[in-house]
Amino acid sequence: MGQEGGASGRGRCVGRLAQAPREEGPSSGGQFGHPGTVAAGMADSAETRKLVYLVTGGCGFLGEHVVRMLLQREPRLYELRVFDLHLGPWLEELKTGPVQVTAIQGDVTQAHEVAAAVAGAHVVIHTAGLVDVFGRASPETIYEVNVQGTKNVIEACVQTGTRFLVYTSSMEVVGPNIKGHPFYRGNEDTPYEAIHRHPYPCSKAQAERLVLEANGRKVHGGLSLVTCALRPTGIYGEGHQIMRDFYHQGLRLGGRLFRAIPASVEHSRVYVGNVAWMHVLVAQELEQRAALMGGQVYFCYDESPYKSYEDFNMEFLGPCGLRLVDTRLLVPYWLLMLLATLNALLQWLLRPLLLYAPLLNPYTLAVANTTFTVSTNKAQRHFGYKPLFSWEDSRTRTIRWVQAVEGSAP
Ligand SMILES: NC(=O)c1ccc[n+]([C@@H]2O[C@H](COP(=O)([O-])OP(=O)(O)OC[C@H]3O[C@@H](n4cnc5c(N)ncnc54)[C@H](O)[C@@H]3O)[C@@H](O)[C@H]2O)c1
Ligand SMILES: CC(C)CCC[C@@H](C)[C@H]1CC[C@H]2[C@@H]3[C@H](O)C=C4C[C@@H](O)CC[C@]4(C)[C@H]3CC[C@]12C
Repeated sequence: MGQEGGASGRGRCVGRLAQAPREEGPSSGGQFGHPGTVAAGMADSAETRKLVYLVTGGCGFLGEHVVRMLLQREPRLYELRVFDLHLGPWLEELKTGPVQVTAIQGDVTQAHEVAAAVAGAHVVIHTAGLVDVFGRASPETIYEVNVQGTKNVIEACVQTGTRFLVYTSSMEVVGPNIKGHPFYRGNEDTPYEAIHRHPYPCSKAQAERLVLEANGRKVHGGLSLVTCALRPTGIYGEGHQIMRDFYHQGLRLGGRLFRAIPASVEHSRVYVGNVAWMHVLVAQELEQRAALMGGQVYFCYDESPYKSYEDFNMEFLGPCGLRLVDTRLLVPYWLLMLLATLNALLQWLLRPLLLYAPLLNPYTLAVANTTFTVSTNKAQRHFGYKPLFSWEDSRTRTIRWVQAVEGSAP
């Protein structure tokens, strides 16, 4: 797909018709089992443990689930390197198992730190990024981390001979676009005018393009780099900070949240455990299916229902005691836009003094108010992906997490 932004990422990201590379190779269904089970079927013995993985952003919301999923589902793992700006204390508990877990405190914007972490790795799963649509970081910083950081990862793979790179992209590479066009039950090949102006989607689109274009480059040693990009929609699950923010907001408002978005505006959401599983499965299959998977993008999906962002959150916050009050008649969209604009103005005025970054701003309101739903099975056709966690299981796990972290368990 085409996305050109200004060199700094500040420029307007002008897109073309967003289409993923046309699918190549045979699309086949039943011949794939859960390829992960093939690896899992191997005897868990020392001689099978020979792979070195690096997970950048491994202490983040998604990254931690990827780290834990690798330890559970990749029996060939010899060393797991967890690279992050901020290392989590929970990493210590992982160091008692058969896999060598190496915590690396580092910055993806520093090429030498990335090269040192990548050297000797067989696979890199690059999740590190600044997920900022609230104005917390400057456009320059978002570009530095998300684009330059990704360039550093790619170049480190080329220089050190690492052949397999899985990149965590985002649905926002596609949309919603600045015109508010809905993306309704779309897939990786659905034509859509991907035009962005916000630094975050611009940076993700530029980084994804760099990763896909790097597919096939010769790495040190003469073999080819094999890359692919995964596009999660809104991820939810244990560790989702925004869900926690909504819960706290509801508690402050006497157990109520006020609907701002019509229930008819549907979003695709995906459980973090299934996103982690897709990352692990892609990494396991990328070598055998390089011709089919190399340079491809895959939406992350599971059985989570299509709902408005607020209604979906209530699947978890309702059982935790909150209720959603329909105030759309009281708070028309124009008033919401005014409030969002005032928030953006306040953020700008207060920036020299303090960081004011509320959930509601013109960008988040526009995204929340635009239907974006995905319907695809490309990941299943290409590498046998099936969700590891059902909707019921994903919902129960998320509810338990909200209840546990907020002490609201019955
Ligand atoms: N959360 C979602 O709904 C969602 C949806 C689609 C895609 N994604 C993508 O998934 C990835 C992970 O997102 P997340 O929600 O887990 O965010 P997160 O902020 O929880 O995790 C990002 C991790 O990257 C690390 N990081 C940030 N800057 C770094 C730097 N300069 N050097 C090294 N590490 C750095 C952070 O410390 C953090 O641990 C991101 O690339 C994001 O764009 C997230
Ligand atoms: C009316 C407002 C208060 C509603 C606010 C909701 C808002 C914070 C939510 C709505 C949609 C959410 C984004 C969407 O799930 C997809 C992504 C892409 C992913 O790469 C990063 C997170 C992000 C931007 C979600 C952020 C929170 C949003 C904007």
